[in-house]
Amino acid sequence: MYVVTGEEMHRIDRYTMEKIGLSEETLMENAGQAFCRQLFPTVGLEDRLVVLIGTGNNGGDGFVIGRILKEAGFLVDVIVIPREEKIRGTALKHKRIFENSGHEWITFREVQEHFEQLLTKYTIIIDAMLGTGMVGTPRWPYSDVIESVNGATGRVIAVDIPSGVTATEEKHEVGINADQTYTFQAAKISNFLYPAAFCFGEVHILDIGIPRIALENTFETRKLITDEKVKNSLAVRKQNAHKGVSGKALIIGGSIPMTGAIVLTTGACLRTGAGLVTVAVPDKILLGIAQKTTEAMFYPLPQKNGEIEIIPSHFPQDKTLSAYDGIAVGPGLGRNNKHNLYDTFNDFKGNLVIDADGLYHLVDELDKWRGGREGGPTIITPHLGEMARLTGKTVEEVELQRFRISKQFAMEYKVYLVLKGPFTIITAPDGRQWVNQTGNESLAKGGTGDTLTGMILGFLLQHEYITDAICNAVYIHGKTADELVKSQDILSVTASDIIEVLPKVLHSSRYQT
Ligand SMILES: NC(=O)C1=CN([C@@H]2O[C@H](COP(=O)(O)OP(=O)(O)OC[C@H]3O[C@@H](n4cnc5c(N)ncnc54)[C@H](OP(=O)(O)O)[C@@H]3O)[C@@H](O)[C@H]2O)[C@H](O)CC1
Ligand SMILES: [K+]
Repeated sequence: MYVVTGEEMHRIDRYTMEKIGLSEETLMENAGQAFCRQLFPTVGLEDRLVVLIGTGNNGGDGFVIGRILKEAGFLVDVIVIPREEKIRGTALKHKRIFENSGHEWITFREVQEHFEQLLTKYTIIIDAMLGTGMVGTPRWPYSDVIESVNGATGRVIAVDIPSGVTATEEKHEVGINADQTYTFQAAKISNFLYPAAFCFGEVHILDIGIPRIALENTFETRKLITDEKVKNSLAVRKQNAHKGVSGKALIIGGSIPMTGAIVLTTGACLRTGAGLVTVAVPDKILLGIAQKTTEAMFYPLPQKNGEIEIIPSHFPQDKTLSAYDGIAVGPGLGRNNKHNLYDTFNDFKGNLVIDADGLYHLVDELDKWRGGREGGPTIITPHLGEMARLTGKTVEEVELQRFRISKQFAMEYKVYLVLKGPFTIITAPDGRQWVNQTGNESLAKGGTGDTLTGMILGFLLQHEYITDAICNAVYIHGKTADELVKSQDILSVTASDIIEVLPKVLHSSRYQT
């Protein structure tokens, strides 16, 4: 499942038409047919339907949908919003097919005076006004129509994308608030960006017959993480494995005011397969943490200001960091002391995960990180606020352009970047991106990020491919929250609950049918 911008979708369409030879008329017919196949099981003969039609190909889809619904015997009105003569190209062809089939439509002008009143009679409103070709903000009369539809009581289904929302990372002012969006062939990027995401409602991605090669050949990959992908890529353990080959993790962090973070990271890391976990914390808090993490081993480190004084590159027993396969640094680390993360970890050959206060320290030495570290891969896991600090942008700017900003940063600093939030985005250093759809607002709580860090580290130790490990961790983490809210109030979920339910969710994800 791909995620595209409007411009990319047009490139894909062009490839399909010019290189493959499928015509736009066929694609439009397929789009209308696919839309109606999705709609039919949810609609009854008692429903009153209306299709609102615009000038472009989105409107063309509307004529196909109107025709199929009328042919099927449904009570459906078709209202053309712009002046009739503006309809052109393939949309005009399908308008003629609609008319030649003996069906009638009315103009918005005819009903403009009592439009809001008219809308009250429809139980289903199909929005085929503006699609991926809309530029800027909707002009009149669309602006008024959108407002009226948003005030109506009927179920609103958007064709491809809610009118008024662009398939870009631009801010939009006004858009249809759809109950459902039936989108064609690939998810549209704004579906994963707030506030636009609010407009989409429940989204169904419908196949309209565009061959896979057209998608693969025409844009840089941006994909959805699917149940299928996770199920097929979860790591398996060899029958003859032992703890020494199941991954040795080192987790560095913890401070007097924040003892819980590292406990959560450790718990999650153990629950996602780490063979041996060592926890490096300030000596003063070691005992308290040890009581909560039975299976871990410990390195007490000298403390200053209640935090680790300085992260050493030589650890007392194992001599060097190279005794570990993966390291996570940052949970509860604190910000009072200065740490040279780049110098400490540059040569480390395993996976290095930097989170939370680790990211705080990273900002001060970003110049050194440009181009990546020499020893091995680095994974960073910022939330919006941390990403804003890393890039010198505002939270609003990052939120609006989460894909573009992630990609720029990941490519420049050669890191795997996990931009957390609703629809977490994972970006590889080569710019490929994955979007996660699991999880819910119960995760908006302290400690859930620490849990994710532990899961990412745990999976990294098991997986051959870094992106699989990260995508699976993000997906399963979200899924735990989805599982928890089935029996627990959305306000009550805690990070500890996530660790508790994690084994069950991991098991069901592996064996889901
Ligand atoms: N994905 C596929 O393979 C297919 C998608 N289809 C559908 O086609 C649309 C995209 O079609 P397109 O014609 O490119 O775009 P629109 O339907 O959005 O219409 C663009 C026209 O709308 C007018 N416009 C542009 N901006 C505004 C604005 N701000 N306010 C008002 N009007 C605006 C403009 O027309 P004018 O006559 O006013 O100049 C644009 O030309 C896609 O979303 C799918 O639904 C196809 O069915 C084929 C397969
Ligand atoms: K639309």
